[in-house]
Amino acid sequence: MDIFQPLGLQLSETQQAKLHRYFEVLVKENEVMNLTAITDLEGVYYKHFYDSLTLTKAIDLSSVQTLLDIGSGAGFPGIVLKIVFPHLKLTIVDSLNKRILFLGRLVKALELDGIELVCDRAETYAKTKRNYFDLVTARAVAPIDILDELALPMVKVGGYLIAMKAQNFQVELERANKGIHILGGQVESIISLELPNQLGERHLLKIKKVKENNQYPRPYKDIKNKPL
Ligand SMILES: C[S@@+](CC[C@H](N)C(=O)[O-])C[C@H]1O[C@@H](n2cnc3c(N)ncnc32)[C@H](O)[C@@H]1O
Repeated sequence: MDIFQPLGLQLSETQQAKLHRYFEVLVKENEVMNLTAITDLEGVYYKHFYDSLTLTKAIDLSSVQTLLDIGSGAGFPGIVLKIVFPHLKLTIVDSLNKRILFLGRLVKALELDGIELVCDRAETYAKTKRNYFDLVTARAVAPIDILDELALPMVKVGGYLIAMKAQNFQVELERANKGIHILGGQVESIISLELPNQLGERHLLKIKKVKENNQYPRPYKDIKNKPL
């Protein structure tokens, strides 16, 4: 399948086979646990796989070594990026144990290596991985004024947080501007694109970490009730 050509990506046969196996495992396990509302082939390929790979429009992943995907759920975007860029040292942190257990089975079925799966809340995990990752990603995890405090403390100076957003992100971003600054981040660019087949607009918020601030993150109730 060359549906990823608009992204400038040409997948090997092995990578294509892994994506198809991913689709099969996802749909099968979704019968007994809640992983995704999207289960048709086209939907999974465009709304999950293609959408995950739009990240390549925001950053050259060959220059990234350590990637953290926060709240990956059924593996988006982290596992898809790992299939296409196998050199990545991928860490996934998700607070829901059954999702992490699913990801363990998926990683085995796809024969992927170099992946660490962590069941924890990002704001707790951050205390052990300050200023550590080249890139932190998150799709559909939290509004930007909350996500910034979960994610930026774990980005190393010179690295990036890329938040994957659909429409109406502007209001969220306005609310988050001050916090991003406090956390040592700087919005470098916003990459906007359309999914094929008019499946909707996407915006990649690319935030660079320019300085450390090791006072954060706070406990979740403070992050949520009093965003920076
Ligand atoms: C709506 S799902 C999105 C999953 C996936 N990123 C996607 O786009 O399909 C949100 C996920 O984030 C996880 N999550 C929410 N808050 C979190 C936190 N503070 N730390 C770690 N995981 C979190 C949830 O357990 C859930 O799996």
